[in-house]
Amino acid sequence: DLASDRSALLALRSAVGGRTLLWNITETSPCLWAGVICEQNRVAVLRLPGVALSGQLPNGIFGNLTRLRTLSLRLNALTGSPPSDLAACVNLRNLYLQGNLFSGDIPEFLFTLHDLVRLNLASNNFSGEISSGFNNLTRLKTLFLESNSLTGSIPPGFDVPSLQQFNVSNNQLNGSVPSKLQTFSKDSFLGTSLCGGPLDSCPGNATIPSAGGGAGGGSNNKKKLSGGAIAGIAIGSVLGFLLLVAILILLCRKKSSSKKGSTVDIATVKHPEVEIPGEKSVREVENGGYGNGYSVAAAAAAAMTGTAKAEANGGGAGAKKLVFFGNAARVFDLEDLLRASAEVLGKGTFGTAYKAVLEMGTVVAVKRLKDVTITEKEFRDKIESVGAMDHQNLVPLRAYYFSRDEKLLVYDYMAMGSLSALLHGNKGAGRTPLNWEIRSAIALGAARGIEYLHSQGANISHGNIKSSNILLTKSYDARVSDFGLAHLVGPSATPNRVAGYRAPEVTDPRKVSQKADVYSFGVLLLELLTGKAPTHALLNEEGVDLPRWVQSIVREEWTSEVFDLELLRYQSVEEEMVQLLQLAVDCAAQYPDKRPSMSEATRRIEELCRSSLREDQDPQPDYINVAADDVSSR
Ligand SMILES: Nc1ncnc2c1ncn2[C@@H]1O[C@H](COP(=O)(O)OP(=O)(O)OP(=O)(O)O)[C@@H](O)[C@H]1O
Repeated sequence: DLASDRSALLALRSAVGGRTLLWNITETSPCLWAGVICEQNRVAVLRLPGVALSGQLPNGIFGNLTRLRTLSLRLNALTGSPPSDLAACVNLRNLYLQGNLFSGDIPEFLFTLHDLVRLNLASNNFSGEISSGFNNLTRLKTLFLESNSLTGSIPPGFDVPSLQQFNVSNNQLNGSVPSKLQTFSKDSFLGTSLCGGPLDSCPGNATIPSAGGGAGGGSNNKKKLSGGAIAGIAIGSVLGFLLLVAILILLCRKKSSSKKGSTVDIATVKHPEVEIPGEKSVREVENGGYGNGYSVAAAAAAAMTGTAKAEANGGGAGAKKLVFFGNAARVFDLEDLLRASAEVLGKGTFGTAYKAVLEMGTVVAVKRLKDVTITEKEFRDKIESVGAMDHQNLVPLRAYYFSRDEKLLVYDYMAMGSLSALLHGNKGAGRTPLNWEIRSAIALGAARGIEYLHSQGANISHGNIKSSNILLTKSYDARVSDFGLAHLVGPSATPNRVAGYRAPEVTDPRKVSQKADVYSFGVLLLELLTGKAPTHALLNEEGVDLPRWVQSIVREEWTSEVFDLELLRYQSVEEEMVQLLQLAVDCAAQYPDKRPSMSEATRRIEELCRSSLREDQDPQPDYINVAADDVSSR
């Protein structure tokens, strides 16, 4: 019961001490002590990272903490073997012992903890071999064993079925990487003598030696290429050459087609705001024979060379202008825009977005709106107020164009694309991992942008907050886009895709309150923390009902289960991650009154960003940044 949990914690304190005297024990309930979380009146989580615990953990402590689900003792100076009575903690899911001075074999009792999901023994002095006992841990997703003194080879039958994260770098391991581990990248095996899989092939295997790698290979005949290999290389070279030629031809074609486009002579156009008949132009762009992508605007310009050009000069009856917001921004005109080379960025609820590179090098994003049902006057009034919005966390709307058949919006181009693409797009190698610093800064930027929108009036909301509308600059600054558009389009453009973000009380997608924006922002935060995309319920697509999923896990005290694996590497900020998770859950509350305002949400994110900054300066940094010497000098 709780009393025996309490005495176990006191026994722990007297056995391994602590830099600060752990806990204010005048509080009788251990559930109120720092680092302790209870569940159903038992200790379920014990987190004591970096508090200078030292010496050996005796048996007789953890045997009592039988309800423990998470134990974190990382970044201390604990020695000896982890106590075997930890085996009594059969509910243990997360065990973080990295960054200590533990030694001896990897304890066998670990293999009986069948609920283990995350196990981190990195940066200790564990020795001996890696056993296939890990195969028993069918739920294990994370196994970190790097920077120990492990020897021998990994058993060929090593097969932990749920494993998603694995690292054995910096150990004296040799032999070949077992087949089930070959899906992990090189990074998982650096600083070892392992071979095969993602690493250099093992000596004795009949493969082509890599350049310079022959030296250690020994006998001469190994360096000789087999007939098959020679044939392979020959065929490969020919194919490569053909591909190169094909690319060159394509490039030349593209050049000449954009030349065609530039026959629209800018010198004949005197006005800074070019007038053209609205009916021509970008329509041909999309349907034109130039394919989906390159030089779409060039196609439009080409289409204009005949009648349109004449009309452009004369200014036809239906003449329309590109209207700019602000003064300084008028650096290009519609002609430039149509002549720009463009590519499709994606289709959204309100139309298609293009990236357009103007001749003078300016890059803009152009959105072609569809289904605009309001009158021209209404449109101009509404878009003027959108263009007047000015905040560093909003994507600036630079200009617009309105004619009967075309409605274009011109925005600054955001080089890093959308948060959605960043989170769910290419997860392959070479991608910058989204660490806590970037994610929390994105959360803050997005919050500030939305807060600004809300500050413009009690009934002004964004109406379509989601990760594809959070765009990122080169330096990963977050900018909110697509604001104010929900009011421009007709009901036919009901955004299905928004379903996972939509607050339960919203029935009309054009009537989204500020509190409903807060809900969507909450879902966005959950997405940022979990790396999971919310469901597109109406489309019956894959995904999860993020708020419900997270709530069920948080209720079960599985908190660290929810975080994106990429984030779990930054455990020194777990506290802040949990705070942001709490905010996300608060924002996604079912009842609007229970949700915080956007400015309160912003304040809370500012506060937790400040405290993770403070932790950065803490003399106990994250274990991955700690040199082994640092740890052992304590
Ligand atoms: N200013 C911009 N800079 C860079 N990329 C952009 C810009 N605006 C939009 N995009 C990209 O174009 C794609 C399509 O955008 P668009 O806003 O039309 O649709 P969406 O955001 O997917 O959906 P919705 O229209 O419902 O907001 C987005 O995924 C986004 O990455």
